[in-house]
Amino acid sequence: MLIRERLAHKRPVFSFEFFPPKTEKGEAVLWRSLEQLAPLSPDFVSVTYGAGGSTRTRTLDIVARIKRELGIEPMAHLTCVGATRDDLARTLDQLGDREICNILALRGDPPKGEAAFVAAEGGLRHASELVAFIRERGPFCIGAACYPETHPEADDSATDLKWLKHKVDAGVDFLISQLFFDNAAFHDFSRRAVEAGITVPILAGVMPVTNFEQIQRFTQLCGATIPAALHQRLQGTEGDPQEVFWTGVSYAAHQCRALLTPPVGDPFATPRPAVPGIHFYTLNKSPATRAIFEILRLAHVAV
Ligand SMILES: NC(=O)C1=CN([C@@H]2O[C@H](COP(=O)(O)OP(=O)(O)OC[C@H]3O[C@@H](n4cnc5c(N)ncnc54)[C@H](O)[C@@H]3O)[C@@H](O)[C@H]2O)C=CC1
Ligand SMILES: Nc1nc(=O)c2c([nH]1)NC[C@@H]1CN(c3ccc(C(=O)N[C@@H](CCC(=O)O)C(=O)O)cc3)CN21
Repeated sequence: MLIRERLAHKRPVFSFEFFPPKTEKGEAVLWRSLEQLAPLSPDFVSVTYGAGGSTRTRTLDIVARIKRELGIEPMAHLTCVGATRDDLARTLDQLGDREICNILALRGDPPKGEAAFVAAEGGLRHASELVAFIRERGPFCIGAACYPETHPEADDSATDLKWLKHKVDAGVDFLISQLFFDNAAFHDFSRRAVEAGITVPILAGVMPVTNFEQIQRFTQLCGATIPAALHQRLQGTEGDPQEVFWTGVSYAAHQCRALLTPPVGDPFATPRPAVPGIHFYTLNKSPATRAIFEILRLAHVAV
């Protein structure tokens, strides 16, 4: 199933993101989480593509096994990091051989310890180049990333949006947003994207906070803001993991409910449509995402 076709017939879509584990224990955790999340019938699940050579074939193996054994539609992430055009062409052949037809095309983060992204010799510089490269090589459905609060390397939000339009025009079928905690930032970005002529669906990227220190580190890196109200609540948990978990879950559930059911009937409110879908960054764990689905179902939000 091509994700763009699912988006044409069913909205909202729901998807879960996983990463290839580095240890055998991590491997067991991933498959247990996948089994526990499968009953929520996600429209697709995605697997990230690590910077290290070893996790690359793992992405391929994991997506193939998800398709074969769980019958869930997978999406493989693919990045330009450390890869020549020949490497990328080979990976695309391998994906084609395994009948994996959905790809998230990314430039990729600089390897750990390096500040800036440097294109590999004979490789690609921007995600837009990867999108065009994939388009030439097969009937893939292509997703790409976007940044409601602007990519940290971009000079300003207008420049970032200009390059996003350029990337979408290279052949992107849908976008997945960087994680965010402020729905207003996402709605504002979606509106600006439409005004810039971007018409593909933009899925909202949501990550339930389960560890305060970790999320502070990551949001600093990726440029997402933690709203004062959430920050205060998390500070109040004083490192109690159960309290952090329920704070993160309630916040994300509330965020999803608002994204899926925009208020109606207020003639003064800026109109904003319901999001076309939500992509959950699971970090290979299942309890938070399962709890959010339970809450949304109890609140009669269609998931
Ligand atoms: N592994 C994952 O699941 C995800 C990873 N990311 C990471 O976020 C980072 C960015 O990746 P992408 O968004 O795919 O990269 P991108 O190439 O679309 O954009 C990266 C930066 O370059 C600028 N840019 C884009 N095209 C340009 C052009 N033609 N000329 C000049 N500047 C241009 C953008 O404004 C942005 O600041 C990476 O570090 C990526 O790995 C983001 C989301 C998900
Ligand atoms: N720039 C960027 N790179 C990414 O790889 C990426 C994004 N953005 N945004 C969307 C998702 C979110 N991703 C994330 C988000 C958080 C952690 C994180 O906090 N990792 C923990 C370790 C997690 C674990 O092993 O349990 C850490 O402490 O860094 C990692 C990847 C991966 N994706």
